[in-house]
Amino acid sequence: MTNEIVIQTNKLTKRFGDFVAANEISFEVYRGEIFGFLGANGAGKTTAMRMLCGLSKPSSGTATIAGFDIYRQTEEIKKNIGYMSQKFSLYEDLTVTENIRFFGGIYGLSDKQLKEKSQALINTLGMQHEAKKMVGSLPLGWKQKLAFSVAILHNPGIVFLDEPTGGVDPVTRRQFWDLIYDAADRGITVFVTTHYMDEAEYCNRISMMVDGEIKALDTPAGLKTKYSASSMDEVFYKLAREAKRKSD
Ligand SMILES: Nc1ncnc2c1ncn2[C@@H]1O[C@H](COP(=O)(O)OP(=O)(O)OP(=O)(O)O)[C@@H](O)[C@H]1O
Repeated sequence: MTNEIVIQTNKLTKRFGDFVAANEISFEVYRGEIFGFLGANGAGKTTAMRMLCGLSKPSSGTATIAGFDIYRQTEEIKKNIGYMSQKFSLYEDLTVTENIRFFGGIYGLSDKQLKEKSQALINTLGMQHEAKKMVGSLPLGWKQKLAFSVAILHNPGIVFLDEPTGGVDPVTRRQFWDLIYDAADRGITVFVTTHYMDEAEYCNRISMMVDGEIKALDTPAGLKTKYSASSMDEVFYKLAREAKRKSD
């Protein structure tokens, strides 16, 4: 992690009619940092992340992502980030190799780069025997590792992960996080939402969102001290129980 700021937001706000989904969010994230974005269901995490990825226009406030303005430079932002969501990431009816080449192509890699990178990736993930299998036939943990690797194939400055490890056990999650650490070591900033508190412990810093606002932001150790809690579970519980907003 360095002290170079790659995400900066200032009073970023999103309203849907009278409802304020994200309210005056301000924070910074550094190059190579693993930044956890936590909050109960409906807290406003996805709303905020969509604005940061240039997918949704803020109602007010400012932000820069990799130095680009989220109002005016959304195309540049999209080129400089990777994105993986639990809901959609890979095509189940394409093989492992086809998925890598398809998404690599979208990210603008040349045929030569695609060939080299797809082989290297398959080797790194130990998926030599699965390369020609449909992604739909793979275990969920493998799909998630592949989806993450594809999301950073073009070596983006920042990768956004929206609940990337939903539905798998702690050991599989831990393996996924080894890939996250590798990426962060290479200078890729990781912005991750999760509901798993074991994963929260793996982050450099965590922001906790409650009812559209950032209520706390610190290292896991700092948060535990501040809230006199022995675990991140306890910190989360103490903050989330203040929430008035009900999840959908
Ligand atoms: N397009 C929209 N129109 C109206 N309200 C919306 C819209 N999108 C989100 N909301 C509301 O904004 C609030 C925040 O939703 P958001 O999806 O950002 O929460 P979240 O923290 O990501 O929750 P989850 O963990 O369940 O994904 C919710 O109350 C949701 O109903």
